[in-house]
Amino acid sequence: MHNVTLIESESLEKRYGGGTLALADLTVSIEPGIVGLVGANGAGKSTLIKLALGLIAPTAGRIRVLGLDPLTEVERVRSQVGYMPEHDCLPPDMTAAEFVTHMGRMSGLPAATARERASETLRHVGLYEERYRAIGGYSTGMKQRVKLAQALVHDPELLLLDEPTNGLDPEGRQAMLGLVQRIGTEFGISVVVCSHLLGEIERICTSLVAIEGGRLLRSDSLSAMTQHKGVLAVEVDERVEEFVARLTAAGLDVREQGRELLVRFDDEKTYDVIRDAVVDLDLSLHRLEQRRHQVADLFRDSADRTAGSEVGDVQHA
Ligand SMILES: Nc1ncnc2c1ncn2[C@@H]1O[C@H](COP(=O)(O)OP(=O)(O)OP(=O)(O)O)[C@@H](O)[C@H]1O
Repeated sequence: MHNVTLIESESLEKRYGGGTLALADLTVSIEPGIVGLVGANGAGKSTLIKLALGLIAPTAGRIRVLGLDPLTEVERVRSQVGYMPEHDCLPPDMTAAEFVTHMGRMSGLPAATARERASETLRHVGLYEERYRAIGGYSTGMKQRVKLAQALVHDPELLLLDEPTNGLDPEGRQAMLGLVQRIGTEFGISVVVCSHLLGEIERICTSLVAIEGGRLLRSDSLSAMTQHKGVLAVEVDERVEEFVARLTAAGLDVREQGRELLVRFDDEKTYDVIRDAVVDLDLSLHRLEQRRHQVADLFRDSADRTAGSEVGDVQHA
């Protein structure tokens, strides 16, 4: 993989004709790897991808993809970036081989090379045997694979995938995620993959970028996100508010989740503070256990700190 920043934006804003502010003041730098772009439906993921491709123009700020300006360096962006759109855009009467060859030609490949690359790419996505059948007769899973193949045909440096597991059953989702992971690791192509399913996507990503309401919530590598020691799940049976106030006053980071309190665990002193509070308030402690820090918790933490925003709509697979 190359070391150039995949997508870089500065105070990026996109307001659509009807007045919807889809992205607001978004400054982010997405480094090479397999990057999950996560956020609830309507968060602005597709808008960011379309801006990166130059399909739409920002209303303020700037964006670069692989260091290129998508609005003025159109040809170079088209030859170096592959795009798999979210919705079905396939011609039902064409065969997969014809369509993928055509898309290769559109990205600048000579005819013979486009044909060869189309066969090769359809083999990679597991459609080699079926490549001379009309796409209209394909299952949803096969159509998703054709969309992936057309994005790969010109051997791009960067692949932008918009919800690639949409419409697939659990088995199909796993297969598609496996393919995406292989593209990133074996072919050395950087991938930015949009998803509203954080739990699903975090398994294959090297870093995550979370957006909510068009704003950046968090952007970090997976390893940095899971570096924290974890969280303690604590449960007491009464005077919960008093208990929370006491822990918070002692400097602990406490979040209520149903009957449980999730306390950020930094060092052994965290245990002491909890035990002292339990004794002083004469509470009975139902539970005190350490949990692995889940990526979803970290996003919720960020959301809590970002006034007025919630990442609660991001679903966990
Ligand atoms: N062409 C458009 N005209 C007007 N509003 C739009 C347009 N495209 C998107 N929007 C609005 O902009 C906001 C962001 O949409 P976007 O499609 O970028 O979100 P998303 O995170 O990709 O969600 P989804 O997965 O549902 O597409 C939404 O409120 C959406 O309704």
